Amino acid sequence: MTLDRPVRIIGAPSDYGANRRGVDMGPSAIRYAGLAEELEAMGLETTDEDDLPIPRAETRDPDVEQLRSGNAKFLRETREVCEALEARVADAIEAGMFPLVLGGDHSIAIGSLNGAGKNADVGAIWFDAHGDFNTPETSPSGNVHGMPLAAALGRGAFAEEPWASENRLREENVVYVGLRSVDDHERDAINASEMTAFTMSDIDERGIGPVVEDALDAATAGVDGIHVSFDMDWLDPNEAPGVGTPVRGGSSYREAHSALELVAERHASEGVLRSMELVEVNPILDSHNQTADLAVELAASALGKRIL
Ligand SMILES: NC(=[NH2+])NCCC[C@H](N)C(=O)O
Ligand SMILES: [Mn+2]
Ligand SMILES: [Mn+2]
Repeated sequence: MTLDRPVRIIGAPSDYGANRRGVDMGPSAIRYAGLAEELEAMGLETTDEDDLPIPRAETRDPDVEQLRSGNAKFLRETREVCEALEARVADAIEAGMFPLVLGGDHSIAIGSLNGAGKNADVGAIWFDAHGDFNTPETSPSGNVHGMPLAAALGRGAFAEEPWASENRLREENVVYVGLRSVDDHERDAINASEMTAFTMSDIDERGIGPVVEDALDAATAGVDGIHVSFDMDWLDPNEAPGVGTPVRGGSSYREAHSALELVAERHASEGVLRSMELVEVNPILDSHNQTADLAVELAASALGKRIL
């Protein structure tokens, strides 16, 4: 049941897209929590590349770049990071490996999605408290980690090259699971889009199993594979305190394992997984590396670890 290909860990310690420092230490914290050791213990061949080289934010000018009418901080830097990440993800897939990307804030998903969707039609499952579907025109914060899905789908100011580059991410195969914090403009944009959105209320009513099965059906229909984007703030802050934008009422520890076990099972039967990322771990805000430990456990479940 474990994943059918070697794993390549790719660290993307960017915090250009977040309001708070600290997520740049996410890859270190997740490695320290024993990610590679855990995957190897599962029998997975695992390589761990050097992190992407990312200059510290203090050495750069946030330069609220006026892209059309909007605002977004560190856009130029974010674009550089995401172009480099796109190449790494695409290379890993081409080499027959499974890219497991460690953030960093969620803006790095632009690179992951562009890489995963480079030569294939792809869907995505977005486990997140947030919609991350703002554009520079609608963002209340100017933080690009609230915009990666809009960027990868070429919305608003991101219609300009090379944000969505040539990715073949299909909007109708993008699926949210567990949304609970959405800005007003974002709500309108999500409702008007072709994406599918399951909120925490859907999980309350139906249970995690049926929701994730439906999400997998919608994400995988007619595509070559899917990218799983996992924002640690999807979990309740009691479980995952080490995140920059915590929101009450998130998924439980068991729901998170269960969701990712279902992803692994679908992969075992249909070979759907193409790439995954774990983002928004902020060790400064964490308690004894609890959130990074949890990220390791959840990666293992997604890649096929079982209790028995
Ligand atoms: N990846 C995240 N943690 N995103 C939080 C986004 C928060 C808010 N919606 C914003 O756009 O600023
Ligand atoms: Mn997010
Ligand atoms: Mn989030």
